[in-house]
Amino acid sequence: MSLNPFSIKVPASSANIGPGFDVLGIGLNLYLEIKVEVDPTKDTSDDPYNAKIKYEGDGAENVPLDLGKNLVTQTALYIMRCNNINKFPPGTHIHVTNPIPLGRGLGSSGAAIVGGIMLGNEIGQLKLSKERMLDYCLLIERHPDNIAAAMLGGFVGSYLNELSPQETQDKNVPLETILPKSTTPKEKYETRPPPEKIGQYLQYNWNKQIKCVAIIPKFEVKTDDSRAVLPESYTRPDIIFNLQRLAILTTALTHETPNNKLIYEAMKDKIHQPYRATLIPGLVEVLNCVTPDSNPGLCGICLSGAGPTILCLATEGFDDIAKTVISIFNKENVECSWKLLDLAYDGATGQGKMTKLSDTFSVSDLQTKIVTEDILERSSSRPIYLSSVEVVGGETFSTDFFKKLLSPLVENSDYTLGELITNVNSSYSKLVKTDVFKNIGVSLHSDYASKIPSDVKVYNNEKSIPTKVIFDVQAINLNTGEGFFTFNNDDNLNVNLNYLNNNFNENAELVNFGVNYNPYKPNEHLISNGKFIANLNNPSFKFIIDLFNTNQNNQAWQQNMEKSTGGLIGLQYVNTNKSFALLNGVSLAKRTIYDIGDGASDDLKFFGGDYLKLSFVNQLVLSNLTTLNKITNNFPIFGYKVLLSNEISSNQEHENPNNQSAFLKSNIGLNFFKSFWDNKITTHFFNEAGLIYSTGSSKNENSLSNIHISDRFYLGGFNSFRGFTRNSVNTNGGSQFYKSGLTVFAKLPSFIYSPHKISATNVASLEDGLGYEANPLRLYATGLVGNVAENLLLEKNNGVASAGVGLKYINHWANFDLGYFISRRFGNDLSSSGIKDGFQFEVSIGGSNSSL
Ligand SMILES: Nc1ncnc2c1ncn2[C@@H]1O[C@H](COP(=O)(O)OP(=O)(O)OP(=O)(O)O)[C@@H](O)[C@H]1O
Ligand SMILES: N[C@@H](CCO)C(=O)O
Repeated sequence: MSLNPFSIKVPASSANIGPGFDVLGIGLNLYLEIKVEVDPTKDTSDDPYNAKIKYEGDGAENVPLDLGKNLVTQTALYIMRCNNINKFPPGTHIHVTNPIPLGRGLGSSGAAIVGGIMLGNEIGQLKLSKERMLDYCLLIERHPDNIAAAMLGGFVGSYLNELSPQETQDKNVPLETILPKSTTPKEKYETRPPPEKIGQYLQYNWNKQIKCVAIIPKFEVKTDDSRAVLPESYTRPDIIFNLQRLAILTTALTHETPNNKLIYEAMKDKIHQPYRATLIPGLVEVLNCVTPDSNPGLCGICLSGAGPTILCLATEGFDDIAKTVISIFNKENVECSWKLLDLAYDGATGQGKMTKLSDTFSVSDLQTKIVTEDILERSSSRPIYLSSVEVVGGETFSTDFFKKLLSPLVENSDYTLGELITNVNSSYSKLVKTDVFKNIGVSLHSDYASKIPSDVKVYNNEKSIPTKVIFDVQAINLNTGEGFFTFNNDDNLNVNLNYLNNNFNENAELVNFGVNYNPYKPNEHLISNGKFIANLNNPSFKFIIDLFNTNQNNQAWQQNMEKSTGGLIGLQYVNTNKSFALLNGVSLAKRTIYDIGDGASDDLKFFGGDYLKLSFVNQLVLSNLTTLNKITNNFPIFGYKVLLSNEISSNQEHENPNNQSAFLKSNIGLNFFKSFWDNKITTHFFNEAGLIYSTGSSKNENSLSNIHISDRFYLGGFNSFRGFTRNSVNTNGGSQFYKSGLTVFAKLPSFIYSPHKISATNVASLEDGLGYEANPLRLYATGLVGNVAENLLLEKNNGVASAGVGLKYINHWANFDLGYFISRRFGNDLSSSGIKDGFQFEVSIGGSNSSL
């Protein structure tokens, strides 16, 4: 997919508005514009970040054009780095046009930062919401007033949330790690995304008769310098003075007929303006002498942001107001220019290939979209008559399915714009959570063709606007099948077949059947499973039925056969971004061990026959992974995955119901991935541990013997502990285990293997999962230690360790892994039983249509 061309527009802003120091801001219709073109024929490879920047407008002589020093690109590189992207695509040309005067109190830095974050968001196709992008902005400009107004537009109030001590620490990392200086060591560059929800923002209404006169003195005051003159603490009367005015001001500016004197008084301040007067000659006289009496039409006057610009809010007499202020500054030998500005109601916007509104939108985004249709006004109390809700592209799903998701939106037709947007938002998020749509767009349209019934409410004497809501949806591939043949030197041949229907009943219910078949010793088995998942009323909650049937021939290593049949019924909660899933359920299984050979262990003989197992199961998955290939999700390169499973079980022998035991089993898996140097090196740290606590059995004193042979933990073999044969670390299994290790993957040096360079034409194949990054070849070195025992603390000297080096090929239709391993037992048991070091390999070939 080509990214070019796209553009971003970010408004100037005025912060504080008198008493709202670091709290209030307004977006102003003077726009920083960033145009981006990605044209690989225009070579940019001599730039370390692959891009060229051109700048025109205010400060053109001084603004650096070095990507690592320019505020816009430094900011873009920060958000890209946090999302594992270190460079712009080859051939990136960035053209910045900036009419916002620098360092004058009109939010030039806020606009540059918001623009940079939106640029990085688009280049990385991160699809972040405006609220999430503001978290990134807040790590750079640490007061929210300018950036919130620039991002969201209009008249905005904000506060910073109280964060946990860890989040506070993460938020306050030194600025030079976020926007590195030339002296910042590379390893100090910040790569962690910021904490979530640092700030809270609210857009107020604004009386549109009130315009902004900005009088701009011809000298700069750096925000840092202007903050340095402020005191550390204030007296109670000064704080109360500001709070009282703040409470009045936000509403006074919305009144239908502005009360000039009230606004003038409410815009006074004792927190910052008096102290900044030392940096701005004439400020005290300007603030005291320009009043609604001296200048009719003036509503209020204050210092804009950190100064030196003066912001006058006025309904008329703009020229006179500007002249009066300028004449006072002239007496101090300060020249000025001035501008008449309106509010920028839309905030920061993107055009061209910018992330589609439909992919990520917030209420404010949607409002922005609505106002583009001029008949639909912005005011959230505007009455709306909802004439219809249409879903385009959802034909394969039933009407009942949509009714459920679009409730309560469709149950009412009499709304205010604010209420309508809240309900549209709720339906949108339900549609997202069903997990069956690739894209969901939503738009509101005036529908004057429809008749408004006479009983529809009228608010503030305003007539309702007939409006229809259109959801534009595109389903994922609803029927997928996959088949893989895997061969390794442990398990021989293994066949995996899977079929999944994601729209059972035309209700976005999922039905999945699969078999795993291995006809070869020592692991002959046929495992079949079927799964059904239904979305409940709120699709964050899923109802799950998961059934299985297995037949295993363990004669070769345990001298027995085993079959089991059972299933689980459960309820799962999945959060919207799928980084958190919690499953609780009840499972019932019948297990039979038969054809037990004479040589089988006593432990195994004890569990001969039929056993019934009843469990309460609980599983928690926390994950946030970035993968090389977004579609097939193969090879995580960054992030973490934590898996915790618990079960409380009882095993009861069928023949002898008195023979039963209960146990509690927990195991946790932790995985961390981190890549360095443009993904040349990826480290994977993994840790697993488990524990079974048994209550004892009526028949056997030995605690391990109370735990059914199939419930125990085992280690060994290709997938669990390389360098050992299957389940060989402790052939009887154990009630405790741990495994811990680190693998370092490295790209092959380019003189051995050098995949073709990404160009504009194959950026597309990279995106669709077929590009060269999707077919990575990696060298790896790994080391792991672990053990399984009845009681690890008592047997702490025992354990196993292995280390290996190898080559891995990772693709969505073929994988191979060839490694050389050296394995040892340590502690009391130095035997070589179960050790299988030397060369090991696994090849897997297959196909799936899941990425279509
Ligand atoms: N478009 C831009 N490109 C590159 N750098 C910029 C851009 N806009 C602002 N800057 C940087 O930000 C600095 C100005 O930031 P500063 O916070 O001091 O003032 P301001 O944002 O204009 O005013 P205020 O924060 O009071 O509204 C400039 O000197 C420049 O270094
Ligand atoms: N609230 C900030 C705005 C300028 O960035 C200040 O007055 O310092």
